[in-house]
Amino acid sequence: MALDIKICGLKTDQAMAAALAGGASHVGFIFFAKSPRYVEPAEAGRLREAARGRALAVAVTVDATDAFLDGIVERMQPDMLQLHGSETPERVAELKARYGLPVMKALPLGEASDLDRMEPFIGIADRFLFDAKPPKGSELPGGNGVAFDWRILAGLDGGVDYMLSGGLNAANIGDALRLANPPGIDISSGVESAPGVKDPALIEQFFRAVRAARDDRAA
Ligand SMILES: O=C(O)c1ccccc1NCC(=O)[C@H](O)[C@H](O)COP(=O)(O)O
Repeated sequence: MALDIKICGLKTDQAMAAALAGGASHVGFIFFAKSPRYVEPAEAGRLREAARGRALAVAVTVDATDAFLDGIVERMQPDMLQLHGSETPERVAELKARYGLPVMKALPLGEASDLDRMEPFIGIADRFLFDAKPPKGSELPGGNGVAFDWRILAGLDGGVDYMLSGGLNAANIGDALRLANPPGIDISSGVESAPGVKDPALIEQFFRAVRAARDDRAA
């Protein structure tokens, strides 16, 4: 089975080059002002050019207004929107219609019953991104480097298309793949040397770890 890999929170040409060289299927840009990964829409538009035809460019927003999203869509030309706030199913449907773009809805998970949150979005969101709940005191809804218990995904219906995210890194990706067998994975702080600073060597190391884990499972 193919595995989608999203490297999120890109801000530099070097990080983008490492993500593409490793074989990322998705590259993410953060449009949340409080994030150390925030990037201006026009700069994201410049960076995303390298990904055209190679990886899908994802605009990550949090309860964004139409006006803010209009600017992002115009300047960055994303292939996909990731909604990482408390957007309702109605809002997801509205934005899909407004921009004609697929939407990945992020949902925070802590325990198996949190998967019930997915139900109202089925048939509306194109994909889910399952992330850990932010730790107390964090101002960020995502990008906290915190993992949840991946075993709660193991019983999911095979028809649910999602990315597993939250606290992934080169050391734990093998366990995550083994326990949840996800169709996609997403990583941000696990390939950073400091908050918001992507490290091309860590990106390369992460892809190596993913390949090694998949080779082990195929053997
Ligand atoms: O990364 C951020 O700073 C961020 C801020 C606000 C909303 C979402 C954000 N990140 C979204 C992502 O898709 C991250 O890759 C995901 O939460 C996993 O992050 P990490 O645990 O650091 O790998």
